[in-house]
Amino acid sequence: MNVGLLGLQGAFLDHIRHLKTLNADYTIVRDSKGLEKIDRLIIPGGESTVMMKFLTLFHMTGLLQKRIDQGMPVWGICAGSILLAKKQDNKNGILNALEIKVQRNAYGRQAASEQKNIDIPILQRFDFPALFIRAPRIVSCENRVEVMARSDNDPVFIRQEYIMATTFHPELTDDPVFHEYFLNL
Ligand SMILES: NC(=O)CC[C@H](N)C(=O)O
Repeated sequence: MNVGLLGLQGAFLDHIRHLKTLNADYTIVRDSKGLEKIDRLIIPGGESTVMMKFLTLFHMTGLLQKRIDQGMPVWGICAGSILLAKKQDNKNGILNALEIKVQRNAYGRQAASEQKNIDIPILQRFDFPALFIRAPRIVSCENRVEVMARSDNDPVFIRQEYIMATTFHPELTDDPVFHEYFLNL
């Protein structure tokens, strides 16, 4: 299995140690050719506006949408979940893959970033240290979306069949459990 790490911008390198722990092969994806070689893709946290510009500049958006439509598993982290969303702040989303509406930077500025301990029964993790860094809020989810974990009642880990999203950054903890879950999607 070849896991793609979208490497246009943001926190993609932090995933590598977890993939290594799980003995998964990975490729850093920076163009359409890279998108063709992978079996699944991690869209990292970072700055969604910048990633969106690069996806457009490198003519990757259409192919990425197509691969997702055809069933390639994807995990969006924070900015990645914004890119995957169908609606973002009342506009149409970029990849239009996840049936959610998100509000960017809904919890405040960088300084308001924080760790919250959350329960994730499906992963058998309780009081998991979830790191929120200028996270989006998932404002609404349509029927196909399963909420796997919440923080203060907001969905923060969701899954829609083979697409998952976390509005926090599991790659910044030492626990590879989210990566393991993603590899089994
Ligand atoms: N940690 C993150 O990915 C931050 C997301 C960023 N605030 C955005 O709107 O794209």
